[in-house]
Amino acid sequence: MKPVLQVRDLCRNRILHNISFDLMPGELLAVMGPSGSGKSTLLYNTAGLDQADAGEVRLQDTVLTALSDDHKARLRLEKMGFVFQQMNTIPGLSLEENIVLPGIQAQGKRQKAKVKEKARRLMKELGLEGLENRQVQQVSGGQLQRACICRSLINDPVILFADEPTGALNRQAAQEVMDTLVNLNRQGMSILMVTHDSKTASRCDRILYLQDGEIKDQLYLERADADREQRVNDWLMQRGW
Ligand SMILES: Nc1ncnc2c1ncn2[C@@H]1O[C@H](COP(=O)(O)OP(=O)(O)OP(=O)(O)O)[C@@H](O)[C@H]1O
Repeated sequence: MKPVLQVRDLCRNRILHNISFDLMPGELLAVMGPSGSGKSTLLYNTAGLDQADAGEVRLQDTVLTALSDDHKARLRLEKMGFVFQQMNTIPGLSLEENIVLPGIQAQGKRQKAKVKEKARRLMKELGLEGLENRQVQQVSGGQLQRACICRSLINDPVILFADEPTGALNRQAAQEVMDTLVNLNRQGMSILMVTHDSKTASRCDRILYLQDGEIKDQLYLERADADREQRVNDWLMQRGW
């Protein structure tokens, strides 16, 4: 099986040093590490949101690091989904309008009916039916983050990038959002996620441990392992977490 994402010797001025890893199709991969270790920078550089100084990122058959900024932006719109802690929704627009927006951007106004139908289907799947016309400030944090996940899926991406997707949420909402991401992953979505939270990370297939801009270690987790949260906590503790 070919990786969906291949990162080789990625460097970012004094922040990232020769980062290499693969993300396999259908893998849920977490990046953990101390504050300031470069986790977000790694995510942004991998997605081409920031210009790496050296190294290569390949998304399926496309070498992302060789593309112009415009090309990268198009690829992000069509092939990548993003879920951030600060949700970047547009106030004054309904949940549905927020979700539809990148769909129209990618597919054109003529496809509006199709995109709308897709948005409604996603909202239903993610438990947001009936909230289509709510303004972003009229829903809970968990509902809003799930709407952001719908938005990230509107163009059928091949990969999701998530930066602290549960970071701004209370425990219950965090669990709902993580359930949603795990569900998507079980349906085949490849996900690269930065998190501080060991409970969140313990639901992933693998964890990379980043320190001083280098991948120092990784931990594989079995889906059937009932003690995975404990394993993650022990592993983190051994690394001085
Ligand atoms: N645009 C930037 N310009 C210069 N330095 C930056 C920039 N963004 C981040 N840094 C620095 O790079 C280092 C890594 O930051 P980054 O946000 O990637 O770490 P992180 O591991 O995600 O941290 P946290 O867990 O606190 O979010 C930090 O020292 C930070 O101050």
